[in-house]
Amino acid sequence: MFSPRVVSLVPRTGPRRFMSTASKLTTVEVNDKTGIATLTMCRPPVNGQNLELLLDIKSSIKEIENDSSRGLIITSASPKVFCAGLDILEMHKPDQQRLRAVWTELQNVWCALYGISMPTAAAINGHAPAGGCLLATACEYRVMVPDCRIGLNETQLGIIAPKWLVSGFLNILPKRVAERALTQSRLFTTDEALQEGLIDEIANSKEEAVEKCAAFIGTFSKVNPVARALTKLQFRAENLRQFHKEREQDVENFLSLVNRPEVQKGIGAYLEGLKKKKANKQ
Ligand SMILES: CCCCCCCCCCC/C=C/C(=O)SCCNC(=O)CCNC(=O)[C@H](O)C(C)(C)COP(=O)(O)OP(=O)(O)OC[C@H]1O[C@@H](n2cnc3c(N)ncnc32)[C@H](O)[C@@H]1OP(=O)(O)O
Repeated sequence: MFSPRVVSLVPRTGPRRFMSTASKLTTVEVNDKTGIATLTMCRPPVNGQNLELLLDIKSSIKEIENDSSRGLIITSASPKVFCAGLDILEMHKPDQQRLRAVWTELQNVWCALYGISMPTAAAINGHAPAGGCLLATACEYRVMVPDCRIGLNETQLGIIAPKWLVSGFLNILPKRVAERALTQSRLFTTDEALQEGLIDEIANSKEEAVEKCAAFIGTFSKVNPVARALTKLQFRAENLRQFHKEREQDVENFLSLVNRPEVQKGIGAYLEGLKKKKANKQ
């Protein structure tokens, strides 16, 4: 199911690149000058988080952590979408074992990204609903391109985002704004996201977004890295502790919720809506 990773190191002059995985659902490139690693999600068309993509993201994060990079930037190879969230096909008429694995791996990815000690930033080069927003809000800094949307729209699908999934969102937004956004399934435009503080900057292109993320990470160059890391983790420890306490029950909650007939009906209708949208475009 998940093949062992092939790591190929290219010369240490100029940017160093290692292709993360044999399946190439993510790539990792480390800039030799800055020591910053860029993790790019490459599952066309929309980086739908299926089991394989989630496993790949997790492995890439661990690889970056073990390589002691100076920072991590997450972005997407898709021109219009950062990440469309969970692959809805994984939740529709699901294989139970796979569904369990998908949710467990989403938890693992969040935990790895939210809890990593090095500086992190998201270059959000396209739409970032649901699981896409989860990745972005697990990072410390967000730069987004214009005319896109970001937010947690789970209620639209009849599902409820659990506490750990909302914690990154709550780190950034005032509770009142977060509550309203979640209950309304609000997807913020780039401008609204900046205004509310959900993102930190706007960039005109993916390249500029990556540069701005690198500049943010660069601001820590004169800060003691151990003190920085411990301070970050101190801020995040309570959310992580709560998550670990509840993670097994959370998997059971997810399975029972997704398997409910009315939720299956809702997910089916949502998928139909996405297909109709495509038909209308043609
Ligand atoms: C306390 C209780 C605890 C209970 C526990 C339960 C908790 C559950 C919480 C679940 C948390 C996470 C949930 C999710 O992530 S659900 C996924 C939500 N994602 C979305 O709603 C996004 C849907 N997609 C879009 O809005 C658009 O596609 C998008 C804006 C991303 C891009 O638009 P664009 O116009 O560029 O592209 P298309 O819409 O034409 O899409 C292209 C093709 O991609 C398919 N697609 C899109 N999104 C998904 C997806 N998420 N999964 C699978 N497939 C997707 C789309 O159908 C098109 O396919 P075709 O080309 O084949 O038609």
